[in-house]
Amino acid sequence: MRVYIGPANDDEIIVQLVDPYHTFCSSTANQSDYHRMKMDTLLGGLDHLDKKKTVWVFGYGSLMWNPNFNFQRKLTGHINGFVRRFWQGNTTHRGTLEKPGRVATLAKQHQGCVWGVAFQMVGVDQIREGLDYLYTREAVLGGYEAFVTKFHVRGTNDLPVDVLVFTATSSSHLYMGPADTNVMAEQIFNTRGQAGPNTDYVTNIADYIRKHIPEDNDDHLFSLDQTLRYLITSSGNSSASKNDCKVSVSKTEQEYITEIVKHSLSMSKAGTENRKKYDHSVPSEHYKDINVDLSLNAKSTKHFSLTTDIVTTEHYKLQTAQA
Ligand SMILES: N[C@@H](CCC(=O)N[C@@H](CS)C(=O)NCC(=O)O)C(=O)O
Repeated sequence: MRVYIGPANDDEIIVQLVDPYHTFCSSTANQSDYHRMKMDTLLGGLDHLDKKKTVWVFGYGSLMWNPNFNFQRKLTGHINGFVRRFWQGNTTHRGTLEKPGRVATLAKQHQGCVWGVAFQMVGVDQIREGLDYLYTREAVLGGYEAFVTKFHVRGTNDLPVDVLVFTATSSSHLYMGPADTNVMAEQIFNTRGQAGPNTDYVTNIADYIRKHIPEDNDDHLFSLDQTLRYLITSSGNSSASKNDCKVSVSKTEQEYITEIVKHSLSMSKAGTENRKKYDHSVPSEHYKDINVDLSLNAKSTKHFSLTTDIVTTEHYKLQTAQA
């Protein structure tokens, strides 16, 4: 096991865990021993550092809205070469052994980009406390691994910062891998863990990104979020998540939209791609107008987006019988 602590570059520590995870785990030692050893070695390597040193940690999932460790400051920005994917299983915070949840991890992708938040810990005490917490939360409980990459701060041309990132690959015993959005949404909608519904986990990330990082157009995240909000609305199960749909479509609008969808379905008998823009004002005590943008395709899934005068635009995915 070797931990490389690079030269004190601009008062930052360049900490690289160079031990290849998979070679260690192929041995008889179990994973928590491995993580403890990694963390001890990493922290042990920090002892000689003076108080000025800092370590940056990048959050792209729950760390963004729930870091739960002490830090000096935080910056918004992105890392390159990856994409955010809900492919890591979870049996503690957001799932159980019987019904694992899905949480965010990173998948390598050429020219990929993941937006998030970098948290700066300063001084050996804050670093030790923070990394000890993160290794338990992320590595031991979450099955994540740490690596170092470059973080590009939003709105500056400064040199990128070296950040510690926690991610999970197929080498994790909790890894669930890719699945159709509807399949993932059903899995997520139907499980909860010690930290609450798995649905909240996804909608909290989507809400955070919409509010704080509008540059991030993560289709994987937002299509999952939209499908989950549709499940919440259509099941009327407000207990599934404390973040029920921000836009509750009243009966009037629901009937109205149903009429539009029926009309559109009748028009899509040819089954060809048929995009219709319906601009209608629907007087309602809640909304001044509703724009329903229907894109119909032969795959029997109908999308329509509901834009109201309220902040968010909600997209609904309507599964219908073969038109
Ligand atoms: N490493 C990712 C994901 C971290 C994450 O979401 N971890 C989960 C699973 S262990 C967690 O801590 N969840 C807390 C919660 O669900 O409230 C990040 O940088 O944000």
